[in-house]
Order: sequence, then structure tokens, then C-alpha cells
Amino acid sequence: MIDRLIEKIEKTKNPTVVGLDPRLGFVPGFIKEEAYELYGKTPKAAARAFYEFNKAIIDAVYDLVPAVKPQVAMYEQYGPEGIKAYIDTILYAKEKGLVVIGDVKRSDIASTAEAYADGHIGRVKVEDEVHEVYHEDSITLNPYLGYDSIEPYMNHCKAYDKGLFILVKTSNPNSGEIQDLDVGEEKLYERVGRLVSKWGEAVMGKRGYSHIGAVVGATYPEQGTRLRQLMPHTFFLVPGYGAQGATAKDLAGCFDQNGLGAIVNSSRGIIAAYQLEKYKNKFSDKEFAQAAREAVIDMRKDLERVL
Ligand SMILES: O=c1ccn([C@@H]2O[C@H](COP(=O)(O)O)[C@@H](O)[C@H]2O)c(=O)[nH]1
Repeated sequence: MIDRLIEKIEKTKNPTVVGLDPRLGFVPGFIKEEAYELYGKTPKAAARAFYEFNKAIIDAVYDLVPAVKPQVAMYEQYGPEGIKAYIDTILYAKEKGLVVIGDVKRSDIASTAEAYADGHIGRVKVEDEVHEVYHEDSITLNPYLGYDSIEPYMNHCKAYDKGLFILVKTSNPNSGEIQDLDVGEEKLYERVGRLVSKWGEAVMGKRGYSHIGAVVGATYPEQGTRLRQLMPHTFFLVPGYGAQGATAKDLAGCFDQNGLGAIVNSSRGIIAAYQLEKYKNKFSDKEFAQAAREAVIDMRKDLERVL
């Protein structure tokens, strides 16, 4: 997966991943009304509205970006229909040639992790039939349970050309409460970074980066720079740009000397761009997808300034 991702970043000249985190408040009225007419004001209608919204966003940006990152929570809250919209969104994005990072943040003991791994990035067996279920190219994981909770996913990275992004330093305001604890001579996030880097050695891609990447929040520039030094062969997924307040210069340290090594996520800042001050006088509700396209172009220019 990591080699495909790097190739797509080089082709689009854009290390941006569009976060597909739909909320009903982001979906324009005309899409919601259609869904409500069909299914009433139900979870099924919300899921339908999300899928139509996502398709329009994907159509507007697929030639500009290498990847999308659907956030499973947004879909899961609406139950089985929401999960169907999550999977349908993934399949549509893949049809358009995008790499899909499923933000599912799983973590459990090995025997349970096997089930998550099979469902998300492997295959499930029903008697003598084998099926791919969720279709993500890569997923996010929480490392808190240690190596045996990660290992089940690693076999699938090799077998099915998939990838992982493991939380190392998250972008949220309270991430330091645990991740910045002193453990001996270093901080916990540094120790976790070293571990993730070590685990990644077993699943190296062809371009100098491992199929096991790390999530490193753009909101912590010093820690991002430190982790880039500690983890030279680990690709970073960098959330926190835009809506969470991080700017291009905050995340510059996450990249390597060739301007590679990281992909920057923006969700609300792109998919709901038409509601933002900067774009709302230029784009109507009906033009929400064009606004997203312009936000992607602006983000690419912004990142180019620091790479
Ligand atoms: O440390 C982390 C890990 C994951 N996220 C996720 O990224 C997006 C960010 O959305 P924005 O709208 O661009 O703020 C969202 O899905 C988070 O769950 C993160 O923000 N920080």
C-alpha cells in the first residue's frame, strides 16, 4: 500500500488526504430533502445523504489528491445503513483510483484483533467462500495493547498489499496527558514511535518506507520534527491541519528531505468549505463540491510553500 500511496502523491504532486467525515450539518439541504422524501427522517436517509454527498466530493477532487480518509464514526452512528454508506464510499473512491485510509482506530487482544484485521484489510471465510468486506487499503490502529495486538494485521499487509497507521502523537488538546508522560529518559510518544518503527521493519515497501505508518498530529510541530528524526522509515498520516488550527509551517517537520514521508489530512476544512467565511460568498450550497475542489487547490498551494 505504501508504495501505491507514494506513487499517487508523486503523480498528483499533492500530499493531501481528504477526510470524508460527513455530518448532516454539512450536507446541503437539497441532498437531504431527496433522502428524506425517499426514507423519511431516518438513519437510512442520513446514510443515503452521506453517500450522495461523498460521491460529489470524490468526483470533484479525485484528480487532485492521492487518497481519502473516511472516518468510520460518522457512519457507524447510523447503524447498518451507515456502515453500508461507509463501504459504498470506499468502493466508489477506489473506482476513482484513490487510496483509501479507513480511520477506524481499532485495538484489542490478538484473538479479537484477528477478526478486525480479517474484516478490514484481509478476507473473511464463510465455509468454503472467501470475501473481502470493508475494502480499505489501510486503517488506523491504537497501539496501547502492544505488539501482539498489532501482529494479526501485519500478515495482511504482506498478503494483500495493505497498510496501517498507528497512533503515536495525536492532534487533540489533551494528547499530552498520556502521550507526553516521562518513561525513563524519553516521552511515551517517543517510545511508542520507536516501537512502531521497529514493528515496521518486518513490512518494508520498495521506496524506503514501511507499510506500517504513524499518526502524528500537525498541532504538535516540535514533536512531529522529533518523530521524523526518530522514525526515518515510517510514513506519517498528519491530521490537525485547518479546522484544528494547525498551519503548513507547523507540519513541515513531518516531511523528509525530499518533501515526502507524510500525508496531511483535512476533513471539515475541505468537505464543508462552502460553509466557511473564505468560500461562502463564492459558492452556493449547490456548489459545495466545487468549493471542496477549490479548498484542495488552496491547501496544495499552502503545503507547497513549506515543502
Ligand atoms: O490524532 C488524530 C487522529 C485522528 N484524527 C481524525 O482526523 C480527522 C480530522 O478532521 P478535521 O475536520 O480535519 O479536524 C477526524 O476524522 C479525526 O477523527 C485527528 O483529528 N487527530
